[in-house]
Amino acid sequence: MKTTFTRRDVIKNSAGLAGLGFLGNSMEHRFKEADTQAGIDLKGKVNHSACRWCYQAIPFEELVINAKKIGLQSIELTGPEEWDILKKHDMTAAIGWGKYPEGMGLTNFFNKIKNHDQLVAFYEDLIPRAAKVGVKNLITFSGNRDGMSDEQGLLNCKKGLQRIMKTAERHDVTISMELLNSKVNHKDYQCDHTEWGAVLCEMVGSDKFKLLYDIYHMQIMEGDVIATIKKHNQYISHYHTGGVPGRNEIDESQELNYSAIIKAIYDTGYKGFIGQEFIPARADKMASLEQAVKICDI
Ligand SMILES: O=C(O)C(=O)CO
Repeated sequence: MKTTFTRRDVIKNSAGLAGLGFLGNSMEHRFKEADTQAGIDLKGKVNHSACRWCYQAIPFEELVINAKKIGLQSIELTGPEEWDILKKHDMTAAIGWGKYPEGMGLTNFFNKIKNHDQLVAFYEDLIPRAAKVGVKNLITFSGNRDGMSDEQGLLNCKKGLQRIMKTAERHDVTISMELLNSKVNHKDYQCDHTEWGAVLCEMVGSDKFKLLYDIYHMQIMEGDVIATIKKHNQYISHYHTGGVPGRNEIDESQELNYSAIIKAIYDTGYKGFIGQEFIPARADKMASLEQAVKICDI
């Protein structure tokens, strides 16, 4: 994507709106800001995003500004307060979240019936807030098995998720369950295989329920990344990256060929974002992020 654009480009593209007197002072100010961005030359096919939690030492607004300069359009796994800051910089959150009900999170979520009332209330509140600022995707989790069979997990998740699907559909917001590895990072997590997630998508039966395919996590659990993406892409709404092993930079120091994987993803017709979720091991974290963006910019 061309990340530097001139004031003339902007004015040309906004000519109709300008004619309607739509261009207020704050817009004018933002266009000036855009003129002064450094930017890197990207190809325009891939929508680039990064996860906030991998850059926690960097103050949020500073991260947003610097990420925009290297071609990102989104800082994700962010919530409503951060969405306002993103909007101020004409950025978005490719996938959002919020403050989960007490005691809930990745290990304890939709596969437990006792959580459903609180989770339904949580998403009923968050979905319209996301829609209002143009955040089109919200993350969700299965929770850990805790002795539960995979069949029972499917039934329980289906029951809870179906309660929020009408709201998701009405607001055009996708709810995406993340596939995570249960071998290294998230022992006992239930949504740890693509097939299980695909069956859940069929059971929920709404095109607003999909999977977040985390390439790092699924390489650990299943391998066969490109074939799996080709087979199941209709159920996938978002992708995360990370070097295997170690979850660090996605460069030649690890085993996956990210350029080939991203090409395969976009060959499926995918129009969404690639969310960088590696933990930078090198001191210059933004240089690592810029390198990852270039690797994925097919
Ligand atoms: O916590 C993790 O490991 C995740 O991938 C969250 O997105």
